[in-house]
Amino acid sequence: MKKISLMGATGSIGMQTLDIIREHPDKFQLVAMSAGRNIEDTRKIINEFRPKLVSVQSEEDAIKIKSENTSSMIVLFGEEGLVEVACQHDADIIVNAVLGSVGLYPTLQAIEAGKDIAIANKETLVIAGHLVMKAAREKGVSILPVDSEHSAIFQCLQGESEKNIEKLIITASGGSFRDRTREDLLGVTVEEALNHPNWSMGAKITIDSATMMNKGLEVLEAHWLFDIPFDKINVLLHRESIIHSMVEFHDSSVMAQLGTPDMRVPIQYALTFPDRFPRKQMSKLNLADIGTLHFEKMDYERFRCLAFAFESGKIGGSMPTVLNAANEAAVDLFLKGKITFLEIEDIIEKSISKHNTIKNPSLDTIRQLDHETRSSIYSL
Ligand SMILES: NC(=O)C1=CN([C@@H]2O[C@H](COP(=O)(O)OP(=O)(O)OC[C@H]3O[C@@H](n4cnc5c(N)ncnc54)[C@H](OP(=O)(O)O)[C@@H]3O)[C@@H](O)[C@H]2O)C=CC1
Ligand SMILES: CC(=O)[C@@H](O)[C@H](O)COP(=O)(O)O
Ligand SMILES: [Mn+2]
Repeated sequence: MKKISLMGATGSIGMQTLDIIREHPDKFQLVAMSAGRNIEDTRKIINEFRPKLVSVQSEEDAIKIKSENTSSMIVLFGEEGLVEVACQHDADIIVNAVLGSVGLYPTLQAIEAGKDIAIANKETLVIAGHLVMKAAREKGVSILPVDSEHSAIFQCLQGESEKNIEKLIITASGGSFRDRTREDLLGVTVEEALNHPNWSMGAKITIDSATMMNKGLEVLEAHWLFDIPFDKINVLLHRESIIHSMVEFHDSSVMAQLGTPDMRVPIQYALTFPDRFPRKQMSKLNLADIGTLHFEKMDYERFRCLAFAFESGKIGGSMPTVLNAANEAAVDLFLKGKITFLEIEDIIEKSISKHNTIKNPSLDTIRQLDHETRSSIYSL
């Protein structure tokens, strides 16, 4: 029985992780969970899975949840609560499915506590990949990718030596606006942007996918997870999201991982690695039905956020922290109807162009810069 501590249980990845636990009750147990503000779903998860430890975002919600449950269930809140979930002493593995840079500190604490981590929370690797991977190496902790592209690369690399990699080829669906020109983007609505062609995901990542920042964040995520320089990471437009990513080796052989677009596959793989469990409710890939797969060269002028991410990654140091914080704030403002879709790019461009990079930033520096960048955008 593998004991799981799940950060971000009420989100898209969190709920699909619960599907996996539900499907294999003899293999997995939920021992701890965190949520943000979705208290209704938190109650449902508690009733079904009976975790020993629950953390929510606010003290007020923690008091409510505590009053409704047995005294043996521990209920915490805020960052301290997240850290407790991340370090739950009973847990064999932590699933980090929280959204955004809030995931960084608990991740570092989990590593310090010697916990293996299945990581969906890509923003943590983007802003502090150097700290996370160094700490994981020193502690002998595994960082298992959940993001579909990184799971694909990880699967392609099994039995292979990283020294033989020629390049990584990360596939991108193109997002909700892939068939629109930049002029067509002028009046797009939040609702249109949230209409991803292939995947059902949380709101923020769906907008990131439409701006192509999601792919930019994934380039940085791949750089840290697989220790690969940016000039060996390529992005390829692939409309169907059937090939989840590829690895080209020096001998020109290319390995790919394929499957229907369903995040439960990479989530389960991270939980069972190096084993694989059968899936009962899975729609199988039928290539004869699909017939044709499409590929296109990436256009970096059309998708400027991807260019910003590559530039920030190559500059390194504190630049990716600013890129990410600006993106998180701008996407939030877009989702709230306060800025237009194209203003997301403008805000990010301004933030990174005025930032003076700090080399090898510490955790404190990263947290401070994250806070300052957001504050300056919200106060505009
Ligand atoms: N969805 C997907 O298919 C994929 C997602 N990812 C990555 O996984 C991560 C999660 O994405 P997704 O599941 O879509 O996001 P969601 O928005 O659906 O879920 C986010 C989760 O984080 C919680 N949360 C948000 N802010 C806070 C906070 N300040 N403190 C504590 N908890 C918080 C939310 O709580 P609540 O809802 O209760 O407020 C929710 O449980 C992201 O980094 C994303 O890029 C990667 C690949 C695919
Ligand atoms: C499911 C997943 O991993 C997402 O990150 C997905 O990749 C988004 O799709 P695109 O960014 O390719 O549109
Ligand atoms: Mn992805």
